[in-house]
Amino acid sequence: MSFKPAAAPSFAAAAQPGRGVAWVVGVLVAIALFGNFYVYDSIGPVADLLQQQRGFSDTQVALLNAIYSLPNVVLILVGGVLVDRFGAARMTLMTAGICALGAALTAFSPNFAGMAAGRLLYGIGAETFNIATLAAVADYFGGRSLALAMGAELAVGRMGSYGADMSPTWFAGAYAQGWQPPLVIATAIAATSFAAAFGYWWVDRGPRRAGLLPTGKTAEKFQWRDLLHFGRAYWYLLALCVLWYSVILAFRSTFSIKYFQHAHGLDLATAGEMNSYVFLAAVFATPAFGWMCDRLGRYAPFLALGALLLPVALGVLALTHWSLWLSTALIGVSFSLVPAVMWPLTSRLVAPNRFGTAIGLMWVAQNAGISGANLAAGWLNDRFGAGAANPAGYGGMMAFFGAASVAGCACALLLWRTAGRRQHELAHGG
Ligand SMILES: C[C@H](NC(=O)[C@@H](N)CCCCN)C(=O)O
Repeated sequence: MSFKPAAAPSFAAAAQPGRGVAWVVGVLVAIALFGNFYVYDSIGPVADLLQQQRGFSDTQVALLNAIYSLPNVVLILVGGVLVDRFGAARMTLMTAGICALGAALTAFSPNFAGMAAGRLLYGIGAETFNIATLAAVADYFGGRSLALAMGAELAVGRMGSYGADMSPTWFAGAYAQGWQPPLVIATAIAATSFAAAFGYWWVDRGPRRAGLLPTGKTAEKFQWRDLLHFGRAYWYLLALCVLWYSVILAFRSTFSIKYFQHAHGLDLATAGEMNSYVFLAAVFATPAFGWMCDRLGRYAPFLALGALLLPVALGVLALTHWSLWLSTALIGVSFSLVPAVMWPLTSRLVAPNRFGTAIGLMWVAQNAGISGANLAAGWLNDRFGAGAANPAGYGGMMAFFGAASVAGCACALLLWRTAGRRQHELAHGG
């Protein structure tokens, strides 16, 4: 199993946009990502308010995040192909616009159906947006510290997630007025993301016209049989991606704040802060881990370590009364390490003109997993009557997340055994 297909056109060897332009694009894409991640994580902090003020069940709260993922089970593959076909900049701009509209619909809808439609629209834009931004970084930083650059971009995105969790503290006045003002703030932040995407599209026109970036002409037509050419390591990576992200996003972005409030007795602001430290750790640790992987040329062992820390953290959280700081630190390292390794590794596994498609396929499965995990967790909580009066009712959800994260860890170990030995990683360009 090669970490870089022999036939892959080596983009690193070709002429590249200058460093200055790369940095400008990097900053604009980072701002756009910040806004996008903030909006994604804006539901968790209002979950309790939505239940108190609008009578939403846990299943309905779960649906607001699950519905983000549901359309992408099909659409993201198309999104990946569109990124390869029309270029990262155009797709970033278009999808950032769709996200802003979705955020506005969520905030201003008078009923659950309207809010769900808003989250659906946001999801339709956001996942293709995420692929386009990864492709943007690969376009401008491919061949020069790619893992570090991707880690840094993700770090700024995580600041958006951190901001969303801290919003009950930062915007206490808005939260005091109810569930809606916090979502209006999220809409304003989505508009900023759109403005940054516009700036990136504007700057990108020069290098793209100069032929320094992949064009739609080099994108190969999607063929189902191509999927058979991905090696076994890619499939282990895909399975890990599904299981790990399903747990981390359904837990951290939907239920953890509520869980901390009800099962660990924290108030909303403290629960949001506790959750936010995972994202804060990721802000610094993701680029640091990316840098480390670039330097050491090792990927799979770090991926396995990151995957292992998730079930350990969930076990500590659900089965012990140890400080919440410990589980938060463990999840923080996992949340930094796994993405820091996973996406650069994917870009090494496939040719540049197939990158969007390869990620699209991973995210098809990932989105099915995330929406399934959200709905399963919401259903388990409703089924066992989880809430402030019955914290033990969260046991089913925690057992479910624990089992899925153990399965993810097994995939990471299989990936390590299959293609992650030192000789494999060094032999293919480390
Ligand atoms: C880069 C990666 N993003 C994803 O995996 C997306 N499919 C889902 C992101 C949803 C939250 N922004 C990541 O965030 O690590």
